Amino acid sequence: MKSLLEEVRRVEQEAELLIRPEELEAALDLMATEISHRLGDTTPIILCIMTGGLVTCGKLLTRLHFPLQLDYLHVSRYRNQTAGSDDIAWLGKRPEHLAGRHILIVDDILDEGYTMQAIVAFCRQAGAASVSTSVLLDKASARKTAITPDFCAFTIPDRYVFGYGMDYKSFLRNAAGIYAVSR
Ligand SMILES: O=P(O)(O)OC[C@H]1O[C@H](OP(=O)(O)OP(=O)(O)O)[C@H](O)[C@@H]1O
Ligand SMILES: Nc1nc2[nH]cnc2c(=O)[nH]1
Repeated sequence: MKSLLEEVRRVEQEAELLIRPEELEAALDLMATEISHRLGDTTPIILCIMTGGLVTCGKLLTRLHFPLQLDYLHVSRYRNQTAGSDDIAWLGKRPEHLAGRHILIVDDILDEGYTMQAIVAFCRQAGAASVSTSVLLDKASARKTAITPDFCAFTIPDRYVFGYGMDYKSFLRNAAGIYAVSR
């Protein structure tokens, strides 16, 4: 643990700030307006993807002023590492009562796309009336699947990022901006 903490401190010190907190807040305002226009009369279920989606989803929720319900799904493909594994671990309970409902999936980042692809498939199999996807960050140049987000705040370069819910080896989720790990 001691050497991991030393590594985390070094990564934090050497990281490059990509997006400032006030830019994130402004972008969430815009994203919330767009979501409200498109989904505001559908009484959607907002599906927060834990753990990384926690901050984005929480900050988005308080900007949505229409009837909605909140649920969550806990999946992990990176398992607190900086590269994804071949399989997605489904942790905890899976949401029920999705049949016939409009679903908005909210996550922090769309990278290679395998995680979102699997969650969209799960919602469709559960009989959702529609499935929309919303991410704070789109690492479009790293994509290995055909998925594109319906709502997205920023497109970022192919760098490993942390902050605003996103981790570096399970730490630094509490950083207020978006930081890229130094190369
Ligand atoms: O597009 P992909 O390459 O599949 O990666 C995107 C996923 O990776 C992260 O989750 P992670 O597995 O790290 O779990 P976490 O949310 O607990 O950090 C992130 O929160 C997305 O859900
Ligand atoms: N923390 C973090 N998780 C990810 N999951 C997929 N890409 C990333 C990334 O750049 N940072």
